[in-house]
Amino acid sequence: MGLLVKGKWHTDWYDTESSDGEFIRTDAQFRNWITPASEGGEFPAEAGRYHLFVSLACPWAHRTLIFRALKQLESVIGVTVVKAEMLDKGWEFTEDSGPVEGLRTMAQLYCKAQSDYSGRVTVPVLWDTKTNRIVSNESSEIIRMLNTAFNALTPVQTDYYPAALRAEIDAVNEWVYDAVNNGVYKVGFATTQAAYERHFHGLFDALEQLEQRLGTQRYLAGDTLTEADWRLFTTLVRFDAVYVGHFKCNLKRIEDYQHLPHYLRELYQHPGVAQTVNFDHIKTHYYYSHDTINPTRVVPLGPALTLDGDHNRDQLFGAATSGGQAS
Ligand SMILES: N[C@@H](CCC(=O)N[C@@H](CS)C(=O)NCC(=O)O)C(=O)O
Repeated sequence: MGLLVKGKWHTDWYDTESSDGEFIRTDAQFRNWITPASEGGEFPAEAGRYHLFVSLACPWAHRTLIFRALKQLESVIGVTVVKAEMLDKGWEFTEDSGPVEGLRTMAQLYCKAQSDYSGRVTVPVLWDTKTNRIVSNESSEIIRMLNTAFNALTPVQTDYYPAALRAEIDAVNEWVYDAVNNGVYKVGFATTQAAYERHFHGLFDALEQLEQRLGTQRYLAGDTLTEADWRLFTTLVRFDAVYVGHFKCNLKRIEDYQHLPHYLRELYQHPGVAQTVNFDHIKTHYYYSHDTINPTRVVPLGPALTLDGDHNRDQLFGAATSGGQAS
């Protein structure tokens, strides 16, 4: 774990001393947008031009892989997967660093885009092979681009952020991000009892609300599967395998709820999605990389998961609708 200061790598764990034991996530710095080719713009959607750098362990990067699969953009946007563990050099490549050859670390990729970059070196990164620039390193914005900007290059026109549901999706995203997606990190990276307890209660209150909501409606924004569900999914699918143990989020497992496990199984079994989930990378990354939390680096073998098992969502809610139609 480390960060770049004016293009130089510094080995540093998150500083929680200046924030009373709280983990505070910093904002992503590359925030450009890909637009449909018909609209012009600095980054027009083109086949083969853009490339994703991801970790299969990372829930934020996972969102982008899911959208690439849902929108069948595999032949339009390439992917490079970094090593599971993140140690002193940060994210490292296997022998394959993708379209920018010869790189050993993600920090080198950031420096190639901006030689004096200061900040954390995070995944996912959406890279422009034409200009050697980072289009975006913010997953919530990358999935919006994948949702619509490449529609001329894919047969899948499903819209996971349909205009009619945007207010609802935005509202759900806001509290799910704070209490659940980022919530598990605030619990797991807390270095004081008080900070841990505060976020622990916030997380499990939110899971209870989600449990209630998903007991009366099929998806987070009603009967339509949307972006909000995929954003929640990447945290839920990691929960029993790593957050319960490694991050001490252990009031309940997802498996212990009535509705959440069925909802999770339905999303996991959605065409193309299971192939984006890699528990070897997920468990190895968390248990191996955070040596302040797990200094022995022993990676647990369990738990046995039931993601392929039956779910009752069709029985409860009838046939599913996937996203809205693109306008
Ligand atoms: N806001 C970013 C967050 C990405 C992020 O924090 N990724 C983590 C991996 S799960 C990372 O790369 N951390 C490295 C670090 O903070 O140094 C997004 O959603 O894309």
